[in-house]
Amino acid sequence: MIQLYNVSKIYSNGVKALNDVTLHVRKGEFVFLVGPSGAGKSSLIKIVFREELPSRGQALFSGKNIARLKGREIPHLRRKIGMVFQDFRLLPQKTAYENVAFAMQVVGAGKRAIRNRVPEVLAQVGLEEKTGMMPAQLSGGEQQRVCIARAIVNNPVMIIADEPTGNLDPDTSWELMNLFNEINSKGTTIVMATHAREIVDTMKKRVLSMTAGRITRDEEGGVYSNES
Ligand SMILES: Nc1ncnc2c1ncn2[C@@H]1O[C@H](COP(=O)(O)OP(=O)(O)OP(=O)(O)O)[C@@H](O)[C@H]1O
Repeated sequence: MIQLYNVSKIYSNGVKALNDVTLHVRKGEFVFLVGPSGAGKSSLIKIVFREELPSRGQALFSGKNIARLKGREIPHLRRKIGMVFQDFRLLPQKTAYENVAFAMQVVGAGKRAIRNRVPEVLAQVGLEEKTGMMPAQLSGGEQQRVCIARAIVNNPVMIIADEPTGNLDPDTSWELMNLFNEINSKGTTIVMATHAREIVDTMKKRVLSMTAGRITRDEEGGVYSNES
């Protein structure tokens, strides 16, 4: 699904955020991306979502070279990937329902499809009672559930989450991880950058560890860190 070959990313200020990264993520996997701040996790995610281009090497998504996608193919790529961020990024003037519906409107879905699908995904994330609430009226965990609903509403093949539990307490974080696990068990590939050591150590998923722009460890059933 994701294939990176010798990818380096050097920003215009000369910072080398990725250094010769080669990596494959297969369909259906659940992968944690760990490493200290500045290791290059977000840069890697941005290359897959085509927010940044590699300076060297090749990045493929479903066999297609991401850097070579034509203008109209970029929205197609982004539709196949649902993004979830640490800081939620909900539209503050729209309700939970409208935030999720908006993600369908921008890809041209019809009114009837939206009316059918939005309540379904909001129920899937456990928010059927809160569909009319504004983001400011929701707890952090509930806001992140809206974000997950928004990320899955167009049936993406992959979810990329960049520190999705970074602003949440441990109990709420675990509730969300259970939700991600459920989504993954239905076949959606998940790549998650995180600093949540306990979650990574408990879930026993594949762990990719980055240090200074390189993949320094790639372990099935891995832990956050081998140092105690
Ligand atoms: N747009 C940019 N321009 C210049 N340098 C950048 C840019 N984005 C990131 N960097 C630098 O690239 C390096 C890697 O940053 P990146 O955000 O990918 O790390 P990260 O592992 O995601 O960190 P964190 O865990 O703090 O989110 C850092 O040194 C950062 O300062």
